[in-house]
Amino acid sequence: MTRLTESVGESIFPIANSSTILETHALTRRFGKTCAVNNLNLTVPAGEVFGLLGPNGAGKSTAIKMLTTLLPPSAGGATIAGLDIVRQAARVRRAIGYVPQSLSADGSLTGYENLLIFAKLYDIPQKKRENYIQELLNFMGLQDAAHRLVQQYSGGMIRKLEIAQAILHQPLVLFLDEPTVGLDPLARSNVWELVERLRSNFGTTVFLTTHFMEEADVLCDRIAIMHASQIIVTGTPTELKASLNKEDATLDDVFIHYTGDLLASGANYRETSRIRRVAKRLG
Ligand SMILES: Nc1ncnc2c1ncn2[C@@H]1O[C@H](COP(=O)(O)OP(=O)(O)OP(=O)(O)O)[C@@H](O)[C@H]1O
Repeated sequence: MTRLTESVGESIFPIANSSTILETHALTRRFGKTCAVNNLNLTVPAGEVFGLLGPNGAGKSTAIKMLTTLLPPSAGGATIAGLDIVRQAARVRRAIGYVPQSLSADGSLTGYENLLIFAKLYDIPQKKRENYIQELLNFMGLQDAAHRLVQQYSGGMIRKLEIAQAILHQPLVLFLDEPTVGLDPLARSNVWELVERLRSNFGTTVFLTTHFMEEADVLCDRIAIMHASQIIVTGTPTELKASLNKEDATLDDVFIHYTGDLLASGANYRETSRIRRVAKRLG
């Protein structure tokens, strides 16, 4: 694999260089007659926080599942760190971290035990495991809760643990699917601060989806708005707001402008039920 990282003092994290780290070429996924992602063309430079926004059912999760090698494309393709997501899927998985919407931490284990399992899964040498885990627990502010069962954690703590699990192997790109859904405002701003620190301290590229426009505005260097399986517009939050030619335009205005009537384009029963389940377990 092309080496895009270098050590930062004693840190376990990589620093990525400024070249393109993620690229999609007409990436497409169909489910029967439904085209969930249609002809997606994206370029993400290393170190960027990139936000994929869109109403329920727009195709964001399907795009992330393809990029994380969990779902094969129907057509087109993508590379991450120069690696093909289909032909070099195993190597792509070593280069990325993924925090799905659904629960990825085991409530019947402690935070430490969850991290230990991931350290073993990622083949982190036994000698290094303890250091890596302790460093991450400190970075996340979870050191005092390390030996408590995760079922006693708050939603915000679970999210932090899930992010810790996903970055234990020092990924170049971290995928976060709706990282703050179901969290209260304080926990949400803790996650925002964490993403900022990941980027600014370690240069981790972050690819996230969110429904929260404020979150996208605060966190993302660039945003793509997706609607009905296609990218409608891409730009920095400032560029997108300026594109409306409206004084004091917000990202909410931008979202409504490009995706139309939110109520009409909202989730169907299955999607609404899934989102509420996620919100409930983190809430
Ligand atoms: N496994 C599947 N089988 C059939 N259709 C699917 C499947 N997964 C997703 N879809 C459909 O593909 C479209 C895009 O779904 P997707 O979950 O990617 O959207 P999303 O933008 O992530 O929505 P949300 O914000 O609700 O997570 C929807 O019409 C959805 O019903």
